[in-house]
Amino acid sequence: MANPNGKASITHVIFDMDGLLLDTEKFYTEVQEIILSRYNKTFDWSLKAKMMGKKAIEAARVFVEETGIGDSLSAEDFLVEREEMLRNMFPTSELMPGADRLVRHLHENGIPISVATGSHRRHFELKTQRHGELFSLMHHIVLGDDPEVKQGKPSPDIFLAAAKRFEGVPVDPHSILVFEDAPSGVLAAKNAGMSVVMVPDPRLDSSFHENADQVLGSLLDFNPSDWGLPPFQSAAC
Ligand SMILES: O=P(O)(O)OC[C@H](O)CO
Ligand SMILES: [Mg+2]
Repeated sequence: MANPNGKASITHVIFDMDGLLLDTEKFYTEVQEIILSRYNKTFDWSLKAKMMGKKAIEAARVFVEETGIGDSLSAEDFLVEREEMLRNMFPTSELMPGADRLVRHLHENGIPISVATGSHRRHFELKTQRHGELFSLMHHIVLGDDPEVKQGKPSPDIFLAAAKRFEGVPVDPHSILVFEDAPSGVLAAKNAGMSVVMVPDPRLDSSFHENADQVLGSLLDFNPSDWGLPPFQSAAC
């Protein structure tokens, strides 16, 4: 069913995590820049676009292949190399603007919410160390190393697994709204038959916006009424 504004009427919401709820994409960017500089190469946003949102090993393969360093550094060794740096950065993770307000608003209004992140358990724990209370409002959380997630985004696996775990009768994918920052994540949600609000980094090429149903500069700009969801009671500050 559609709203008068032509958008699907939403009953359930699934959030991406890295770069959407948490400002963690910058850590991956920084570490990748450091590693590439050793090979006298630079990291750019066309490569970033191909990596973000994916499972670690899938993103690592893209990294070594696209940069041409695969003969010197395997995808597996790249993951080992970046691990120590990331482990020190992740506990400092901060929320993206508007994430706290939107999650609390949906929870307070009884909209079932969940998280579907390509991040695996160990990294998830580090990233959410300071945000346990907010993440406890999620009905469930599906991680990249979940056995049901055979393939990472853009495969629909993770969003279909998240949809199945809501309580009650099976939820029609058309009633689910996904929030994503990554091109692969937007595609994964569309492949799962869901609607997607994309909140991309401004450095991402705008050609990646076209698969999303709505593109916002920030979660602060989200208007729940566009999707038949309860409106905010006060303006964002
Ligand atoms: O954007 P997410 O939450 O699916 O995370 C994916 C990787 O961990 C980072 O790109
Ligand atoms: Mg993301």
